[in-house]
Amino acid sequence: MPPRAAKRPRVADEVVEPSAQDGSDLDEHQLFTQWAKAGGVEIHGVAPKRIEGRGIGLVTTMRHKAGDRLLFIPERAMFKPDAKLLEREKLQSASPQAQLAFSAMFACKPPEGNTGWETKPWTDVWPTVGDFTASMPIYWRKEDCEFLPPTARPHLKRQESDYDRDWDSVEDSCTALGYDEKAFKYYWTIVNSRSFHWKPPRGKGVMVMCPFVDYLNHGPTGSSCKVVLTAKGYEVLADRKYKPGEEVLATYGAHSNDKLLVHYGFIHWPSDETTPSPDDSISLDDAIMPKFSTDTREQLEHVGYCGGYMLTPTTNEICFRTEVAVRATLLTANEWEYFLGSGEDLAEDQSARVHDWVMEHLKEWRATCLGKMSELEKRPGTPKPVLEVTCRRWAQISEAVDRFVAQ
Ligand SMILES: C[S@@+](CC[C@H](N)C(=O)[O-])C[C@H]1O[C@@H](n2cnc3c(N)ncnc32)[C@H](O)[C@@H]1O
Repeated sequence: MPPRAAKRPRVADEVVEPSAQDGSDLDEHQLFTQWAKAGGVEIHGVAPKRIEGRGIGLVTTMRHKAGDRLLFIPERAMFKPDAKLLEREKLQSASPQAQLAFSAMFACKPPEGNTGWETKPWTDVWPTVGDFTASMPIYWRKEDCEFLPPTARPHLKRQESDYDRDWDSVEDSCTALGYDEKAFKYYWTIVNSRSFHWKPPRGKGVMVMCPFVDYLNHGPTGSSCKVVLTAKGYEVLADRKYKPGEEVLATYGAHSNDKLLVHYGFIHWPSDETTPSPDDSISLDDAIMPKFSTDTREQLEHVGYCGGYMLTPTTNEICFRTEVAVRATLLTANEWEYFLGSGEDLAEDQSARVHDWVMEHLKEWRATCLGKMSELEKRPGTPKPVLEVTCRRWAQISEAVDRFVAQ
C-alpha cells in the first residue's frame, strides 16, 4: 500500500504502545489501540508500525513463542451488518458485502439525525480514497486498467460486475439518504480488503469487520500466524518464535498475484526479488486458447476443460487442465479420451510434445508481454504507483515464461 504522507503527519514510524492517560500525546494508531482495548480487544506484545511498501502492519514488541496469543477480538468488538437498518431499507437480499458496506457507511458517515456507532478512532487508521486510487485497480482510470496483464483482467472484470450489482441494489437507499456512489464505493472497497467471516455458535454466518486484526498484512503460505475462529471471537496465535520488531503476517488465502493485485492492491514481492511466491500462478488462457480450433474448444467445453489453464512459477509446471487441453489438439479422439479418463497416455508418453507445443506459443506470447511493458513505460500520464505495480507484474509473468521456455 502506498505511503499515506498527506493525511498522516504522525503515523507510527516507531513502535510505541499507548501511554498518555488523556490521549493528548498519542497519534491516531495509539488512540485506536486504546479504543480497541476499551472495546474488549486483547493485544499482547504487538503494535502497529509503518512497513515500507505495505502501509501499516503489526510488529512484535516483545519475544513470543509458537502458540502465544497475540490478539483476541471478542464478538462484541466486531462490526456487523445492521439488521434493523437493512430491514428498514429493504436490503436483506443485497449481497453480504453490500450489506456490510452499507451498514459501515451509515455508521461511519451518519446522515443527519443518526447518532450512529462511534467509529472515528478506527476509521482514522483506515486507508483513504487517495490510497485506493493509487493501489486498487477498481479505482484506476479505464485507460490504465487496459495495461493490466491479461492474467489479471478477468479478476477485475468479475470484481467490477460484483460491484455494479451491489451498487444497483443499494442505489435507491443511498440516494434517499444523501449518499453518492463515491461514498458507497469507498466502504465497499474497505469491506473488500478488511473483512472477515463470522459464524456464531448458533445462527447464520455473516461478513464482519474486526478492529486491530485488520492491521495484519498478508504473507504467502508458510509465513502466516494462526488466525482461529472460536465460539467467542477471533484469536491470533504466534505460528513460531518471534523476536521483538518482527512483522506478524496473516494469509488472506493462497492467492495468485493477479488476484492480490485486483482485490488488495498489491503483489507479493519477496525480499530477494527473484523467488516466486509459493501461491502464485500464471493464467495461460490468453496465450494458448486463441490457438485452439473451434472444434477443439467445443470438445473442451463439453468436458468442462475450456479455460483455467495455469503455469506454476515455483515448479515451472503446467496444470492438468492444460495437459488435457493441449492433448485435445495434438492427439486422436481415442488417445485424448484415454488421457482424459485416466490421466495417462495410451501408448507413448506425450508430455514432451505437450511441453514443446506450449513453449512455442508461450514464446510468442512473451514477445507480446515485452511489447506491452515497453509501451507502458513510455506512456505519459500513468500514475507512478500504477505504473510500478503493473510493470512488476508483467515482469514476474515474463520471468516465469522465460523459466518455462528455458527448461
Ligand atoms: C487488511 S489491510 C492491512 C493493513 C494495511 N496495511 C493498512 O495500512 O491499513 C490490507 C491492505 O494492506 C496492504 N497489504 C497487505 N499485505 C501486503 C503486502 N504483503 N504487501 C503490500 N501491501 C500489503 C494492502 O494495501 C491491502 O489492501
